[in-house]
Amino acid sequence: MSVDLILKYFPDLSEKQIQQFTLLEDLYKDWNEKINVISRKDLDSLYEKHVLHSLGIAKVMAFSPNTKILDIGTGGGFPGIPLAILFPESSFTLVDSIGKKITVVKEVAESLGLENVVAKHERAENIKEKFHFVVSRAVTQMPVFLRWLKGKFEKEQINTKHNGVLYLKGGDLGEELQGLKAEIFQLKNYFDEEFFETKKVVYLSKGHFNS
Ligand SMILES: C[S@@+](CC[C@H](N)C(=O)[O-])C[C@H]1O[C@@H](n2cnc3c(N)ncnc32)[C@H](O)[C@@H]1O
Repeated sequence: MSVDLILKYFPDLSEKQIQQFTLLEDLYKDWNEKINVISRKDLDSLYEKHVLHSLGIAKVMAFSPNTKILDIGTGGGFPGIPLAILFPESSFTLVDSIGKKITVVKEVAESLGLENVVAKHERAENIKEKFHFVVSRAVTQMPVFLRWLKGKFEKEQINTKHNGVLYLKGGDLGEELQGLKAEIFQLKNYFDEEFFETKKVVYLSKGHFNS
């Protein structure tokens, strides 16, 4: 599997973006040998399970220029790095509480020449800046996650959707989202691969969780 998979669903990429997406494979292979950020099994399907999955958020929301986005618990840079390649005019802050993961994110962003990425070794709870959107994948249960977001949103809306959270989730969401007005987007509606059969993007506008 290769960058062709990304082009299948995002055919309008610039040469620069194609080059950046192409570079990801070697960069993550190299870094993963030094610091394990992606399971060995998943590394073989990097473009499907990490890159395209991250870009599922882009199918739900095309960020306007100057949108500020926070990726909480980014690990090795997902979903933040693929989104930063796709939206070079938006700015991305990628945070993780584990320093060595942020080392990888910084190195990958620098190797790609991504000028719209800031990576911080910090717990989400301690981030003081404000953002239009918060993105995330596989970090914690939604009620805990939402508690971390207090005071983190900009007031002004510059996108087609109200500022809020776009969270990549799999499986059954019933209990976790009880009492919340979430909009759920099925990734199988955008991507044919079996991996996406149960995968979703959960959108919650900030007004719905009192932030
Ligand atoms: C399962 S990994 C997911 C990594 C990445 N989002 C992905 O999908 O590949 C969860 C990550 O969340 C980070 N994390 C957990 N609690 C956090 C917190 N309070 N603030 C920042 N990062 C946190 C962990 O260090 C870990 O790297």
